[in-house]
Amino acid sequence: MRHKQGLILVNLGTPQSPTPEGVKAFLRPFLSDGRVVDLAPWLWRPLLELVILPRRSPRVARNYAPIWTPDGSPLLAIGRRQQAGIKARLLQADIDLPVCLAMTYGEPSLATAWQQLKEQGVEEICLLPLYPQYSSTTMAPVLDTWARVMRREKNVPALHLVRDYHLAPGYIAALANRVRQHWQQNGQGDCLLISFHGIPVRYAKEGDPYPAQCQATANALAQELGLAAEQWRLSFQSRFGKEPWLEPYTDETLLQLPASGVRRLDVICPGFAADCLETLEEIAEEGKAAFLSAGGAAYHYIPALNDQPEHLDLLAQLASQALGIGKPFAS
Ligand SMILES: C=CC1=C(C)c2cc3[nH]c(cc4nc(cc5[nH]c(cc1n2)c(C)c5CCC(=O)O)C(CCC(=O)O)=C4C)c(C)c3C=C
Ligand SMILES: [Fe+2]
Ligand SMILES: [Fe+2]
Repeated sequence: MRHKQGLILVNLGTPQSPTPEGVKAFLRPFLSDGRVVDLAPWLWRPLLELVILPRRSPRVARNYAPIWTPDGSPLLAIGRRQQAGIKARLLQADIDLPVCLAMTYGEPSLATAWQQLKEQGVEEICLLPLYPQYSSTTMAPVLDTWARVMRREKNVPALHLVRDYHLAPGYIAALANRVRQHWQQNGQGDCLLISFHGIPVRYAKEGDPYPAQCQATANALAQELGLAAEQWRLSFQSRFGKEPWLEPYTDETLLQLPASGVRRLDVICPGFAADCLETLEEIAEEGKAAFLSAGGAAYHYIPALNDQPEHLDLLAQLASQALGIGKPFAS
């Protein structure tokens, strides 16, 4: 007999309010995860509690305030639209699947999502982390958190996991169409900067395949767009702490590009399935100010795939393939 199936979309986590307390409540569990910051707990915990959280939370709260929406943080608001959109697209294909949204850290939690699905009789789950590129700092904690939720469970459901989709044809096509649409509306810049969230270099040396997957996505996107080598760049953003992260750094690249002849720049962040602080504030605002201050003439941030129909089709397709329902979706 076939089990009743359910889908959980998972993203990182986000504050409940753009206040120092809201940011602190989000950052504490996130930055306490040894997958994210792998320093010895005896050293890191006091540093986190006494220095990082008190200093960082008010500053980051000020950054969230201007991008906050009536439905909460952009990551949550867009996540809710993705959840509803995927549910609707699956229904159009005659697939009546319960769809939940959960965060690895904070609310809405994976525990709550599982409780809701369990109450509907679900015994087979697809976890779809909204990270196109695998990283030990993002995708692996989804599994850790899921395993903790399951420790309280007598009847553990079957599990299908979308580990990554960095080269899925529908993903590359959706990114390329997003860029083309942007060019049609705004004109094409001299260069396309393809910026991914960074991780410490050390994690990559210890086996995290994330940088190779970012490179593969960027190559495939540039190829799909027919860009020559000098028409695009790859960089890594959102550095945290003192140790070396993946290079080239986005902030340094933005300051260098005008001197190398790039006057008009387009920027896309393919690693973010939904716009959030790291794209709307760091790239669209801070990045623009940096590029223009270094002599750039025009700067355009190309929004994430968010709840674009093509993106919803892709996510619905990834989930249905993982669950073995496998009906093709138009894209
Ligand atoms: C401390 C180290 C961090 C690692 C490693 C890291 C990896 C990583 N993060 C994302 C996606 C997101 N990160 C977001 C916010 C964010 N990330 C870090 C730190 C690390 N991230 C911090 C401290 C923060 C909070 C903001 C800040 O204090 O600067 C978000 C946005 C959440 C939101 O509410 O908008 C996302 C999404 C990826 C993809 C990744 C590695 C591949
Ligand atoms: Fe991050
Ligand atoms: Fe940041």
